[in-house]
Amino acid sequence: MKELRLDAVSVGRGGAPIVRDVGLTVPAGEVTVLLGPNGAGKTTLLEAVAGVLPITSGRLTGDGDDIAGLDRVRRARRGIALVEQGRTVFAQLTVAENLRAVRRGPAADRALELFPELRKRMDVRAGLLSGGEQQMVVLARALAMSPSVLLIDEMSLGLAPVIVKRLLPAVRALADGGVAVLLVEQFATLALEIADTAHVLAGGRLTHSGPAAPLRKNPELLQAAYLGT
Ligand SMILES: Nc1ncnc2c1ncn2[C@@H]1O[C@H](COP(=O)(O)OP(=O)(O)OP(=O)(O)O)[C@@H](O)[C@H]1O
Repeated sequence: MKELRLDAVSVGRGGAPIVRDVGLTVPAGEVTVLLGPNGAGKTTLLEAVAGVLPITSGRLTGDGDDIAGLDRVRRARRGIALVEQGRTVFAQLTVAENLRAVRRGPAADRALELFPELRKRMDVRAGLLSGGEQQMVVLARALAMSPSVLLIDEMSLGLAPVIVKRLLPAVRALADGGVAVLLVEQFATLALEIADTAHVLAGGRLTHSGPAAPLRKNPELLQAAYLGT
């Protein structure tokens, strides 16, 4: 898939509207960052793209084809991978088993090239790794599926900025390799450093969309978007 596209997408939870009228594109080879305050609806939007939640209106397309009608498994087969919030490693399995649980072969090996430090940890139980290493396993596992669209939900939750600074360049490298990345990230400044395009979601609506560079240089602009002004 070369481009994921949302047109006027709305999503609800339990009948309550959460995300309204969101339009954005996620092109291959780019990092598109989705920023916004807690409770803005970022997770809700990613889950709707991955097929965890249905959209209530709007259009969701991949290279022009409707994907809103596909269930989660079919979307995964179309190349859409979701890295969920909260570092979901199989704690009792070793790093090698965590990766093999998804797929063996060249894609899994390539995933490891991104995080060479994991090679020394292959026989360690994933539950014993540091938070940053666990997040590397989660990312490597998603990559082993060779996704064309990667949706990443707050991978830095609970991690120190120094570790986030190690992980984000790997995300950039993935995009440079041709993946379309949609990144939800609480460390806005760090995320903007690797992003091409930025969207800010506040109160369920997009309050800013544009290239990442101006937001990087102008924190007031970012702040205004967070406040929805
Ligand atoms: N399972 C759920 N059932 C009902 N409402 C929910 C559920 N999960 C989240 N919400 C509500 O949906 C709204 C959006 O939440 P969401 O998690 O999508 O926001 P977010 O921008 O990802 O925030 P955060 O950064 O805190 O994760 C919030 O008001 C939240 O209370």
